[in-house]
Amino acid sequence: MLLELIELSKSFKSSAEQVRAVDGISLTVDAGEFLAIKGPSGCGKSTLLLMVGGLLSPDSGRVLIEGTNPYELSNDERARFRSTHIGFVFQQFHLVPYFNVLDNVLTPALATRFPQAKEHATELISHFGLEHRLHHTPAELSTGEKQRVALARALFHQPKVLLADEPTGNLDSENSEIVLDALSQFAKNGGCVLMVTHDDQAVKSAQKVLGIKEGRLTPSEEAETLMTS
Ligand SMILES: Nc1ncnc2c1ncn2[C@@H]1O[C@H](COP(=O)(O)OP(=O)(O)OP(=O)(O)O)[C@@H](O)[C@H]1O
Repeated sequence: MLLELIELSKSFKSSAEQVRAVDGISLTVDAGEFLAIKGPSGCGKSTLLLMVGGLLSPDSGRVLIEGTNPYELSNDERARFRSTHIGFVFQQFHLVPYFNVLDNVLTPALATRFPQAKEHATELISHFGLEHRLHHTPAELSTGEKQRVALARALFHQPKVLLADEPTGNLDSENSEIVLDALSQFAKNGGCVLMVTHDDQAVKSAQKVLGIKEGRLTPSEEAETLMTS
């Protein structure tokens, strides 16, 4: 089991009320699986993914990534664990604006000693067809190119777990297809992908689709209804 979530919950307190953003979610994703969770805005998708990625501590429940609970590690260990075991792809790319493409893809190497990091990063960049953009900054790239840089960075440490939050949200259909193909290929190569989205097209690439509503998973029949509503 590459990824296991057990009764994960998180609430936020605003001045007026307490919002239960994620409410007791349990699921597993195995090697070779691409799972999509689909739901409307505000239903808890990003909160869930941040907790899975070791970036937001849950109020209760457990996250196990290859058997390790990142929240049982020290801050430094958790940062290193995230960098080496989990790849992230976000809607907004989160590239470092003043780094060029090569240096952006190399950022995961900052926390670790990776032999021949530059050669490895260059290979990944070429894999995504961006060898002619090595020394460009993000501002000089198209949105599709930015997401391909983010993918290359996510794959730098050859993680087994790839987390994607609305990865096609800013992309046209051609670039969406490139990104979704890369996620599918990652699962085919033995990794696991957990993607959250509200995009009907994007979920078609996944092997399994669940719904999420008010912080709770809904069974797949309901997910079908959610998708067409
Ligand atoms: N830091 C926070 N402080 C207070 N409330 C928050 C915080 N983060 C999320 N929430 C609330 O938790 C709920 C779930 O938010 P979340 O961002 O996880 O939803 P989402 O499904 O990812 O939405 P979207 O698709 O619009 O990004 C929402 O009601 C949101 O307002």
